[in-house]
Amino acid sequence: MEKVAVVTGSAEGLGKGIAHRLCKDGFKVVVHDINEPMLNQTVKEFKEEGFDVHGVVGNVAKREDQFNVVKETVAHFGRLDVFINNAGVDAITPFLQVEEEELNRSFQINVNGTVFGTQAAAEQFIKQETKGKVINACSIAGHESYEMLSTYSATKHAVRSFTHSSAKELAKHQITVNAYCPGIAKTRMWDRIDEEMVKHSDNLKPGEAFEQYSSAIALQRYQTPEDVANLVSFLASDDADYITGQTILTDGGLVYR
Ligand SMILES: NC(=O)c1ccc[n+]([C@@H]2O[C@H](COP(=O)([O-])OP(=O)(O)OC[C@H]3O[C@@H](n4cnc5c(N)ncnc54)[C@H](O)[C@@H]3O)[C@@H](O)[C@H]2O)c1
Ligand SMILES: CC(=O)[C@H](C)O
Repeated sequence: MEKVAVVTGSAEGLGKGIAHRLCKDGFKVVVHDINEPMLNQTVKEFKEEGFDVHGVVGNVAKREDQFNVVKETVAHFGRLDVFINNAGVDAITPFLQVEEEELNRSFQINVNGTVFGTQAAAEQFIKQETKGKVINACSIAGHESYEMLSTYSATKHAVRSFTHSSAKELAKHQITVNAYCPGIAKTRMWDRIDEEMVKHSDNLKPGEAFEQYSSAIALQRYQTPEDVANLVSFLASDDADYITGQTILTDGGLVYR
């Protein structure tokens, strides 16, 4: 029986890399995103490669959208086995200038979205009476707190905490909850982080913030979506059945915990 996975925020970036890898691993995959044109393009590309995918538009910050993506998944593929709370947004602001709007948007997407996604997936796993896996996007910023990234780091610390507590509560249903914690990956998220860090600095030129952060990586290269997908592929597999409540760093040697 082919397993079914949902990857939120998978029209581009790390989510797209994860969705692609799960397709190669033999999953039927729901590709999900708030950006409909980009989602349609990604679904088209995956179908051209012969993968069994279905696109669902949604905003993870809305509880009803998160329950809807599970409903549509079951309507289309008949079941759900793995739910990946990947969608997330950055926020780059000096701490003294952080405003209510940034806090609300970041927490609504990164934290509320993860909570709603986990609730929706767990409800379906319990209804199916099957084991299930929830896998969350955390970050090095869920283990370490960075300057200019105070709001973002706080959201990722919250994701780490919810990974622990939901894992404890859901274990009796044979549902595992884990998280991947990437380091510095060159997606559009880091293009924006670099751009904003340069704006707020007197001496950084475009590309230099990314270079500075990347230069601290022990393995001496920045991360690719494939690096992240390698860990997620394992966490989504039966080989990870006995692992729960873990927030695993994949950062090339940057944060040591
Ligand atoms: N890029 C990195 O270096 C890095 C490092 C650590 C953790 N992460 C985390 O990995 C995840 C993916 O990051 P990325 O670099 O691919 O980001 P990205 O910005 O490149 O891509 C994010 C995707 O999520 C979608 N999205 C944004 N808000 C959404 C919403 N409300 N509902 C549904 N979809 C939404 C976007 O349209 C986009 O397709 C995020 O949670 C991020 O915090 C990234
Ligand atoms: C974007 C992210 O989570 C780290 C700081 O690279």
